[in-house]
Amino acid sequence: MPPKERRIALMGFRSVGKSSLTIQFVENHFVDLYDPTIENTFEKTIKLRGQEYVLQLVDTAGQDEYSILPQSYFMSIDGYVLVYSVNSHKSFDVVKVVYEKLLDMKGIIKGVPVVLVGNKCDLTMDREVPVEEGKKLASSWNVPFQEASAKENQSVTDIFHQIVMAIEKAEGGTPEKSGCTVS
Ligand SMILES: Nc1nc2c(ncn2[C@@H]2O[C@H](COP(=O)(O)OP(=O)(O)OP(=O)(O)O)[C@@H](O)[C@H]2O)c(=O)[nH]1
Repeated sequence: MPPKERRIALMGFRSVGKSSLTIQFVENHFVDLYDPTIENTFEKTIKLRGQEYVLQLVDTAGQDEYSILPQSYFMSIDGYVLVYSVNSHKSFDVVKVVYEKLLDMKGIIKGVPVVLVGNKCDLTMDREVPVEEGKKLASSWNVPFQEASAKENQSVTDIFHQIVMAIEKAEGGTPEKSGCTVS
């Protein structure tokens, strides 16, 4: 089977760890310093269930509730990783707004491939968003949910496997189970 190309955007509030998750996944290291992103695209080829995928990962500039999302975030993007950080309730609120905007722009209520990610789960002492809240939100959207830590490389690969599977599912191609921790 020829490789399938998939374009995936990471979106969410500033400083939630979109770049860190992407860099941990693509380059296997953690960047401690904070360097706000304008927009970067990374590429990684993975093999999942016998199929090769060439992933283009669009690491977007952080959004807030007032951001007007550029048209390029809707065109030619196959799936979205929506990220908040568990130590910021504000980022949790922003991810809800971003999701609503995506649905508005995509013009379909169901079937936008999304994975909801609560990053920085290593920051146990600073947690503001309980895991249950994340789970509840994801289940209200009917999408997979994953807490992760780019810093400790926890569940980072799972996130990208889950979004690839969600895209396959939306295209009617694949079984629901991904073998990853999906709530
Ligand atoms: N403790 C902890 N810190 C993290 C984690 N992920 C990212 N950070 C830190 O959080 C800060 C912001 O990370 P970035 O990856 O730049 O965040 P971003 O969402 O890409 O930020 P923007 O480019 O502004 O949208 C950096 O100082 C990272 O080192 C994590 O899992 N745990």
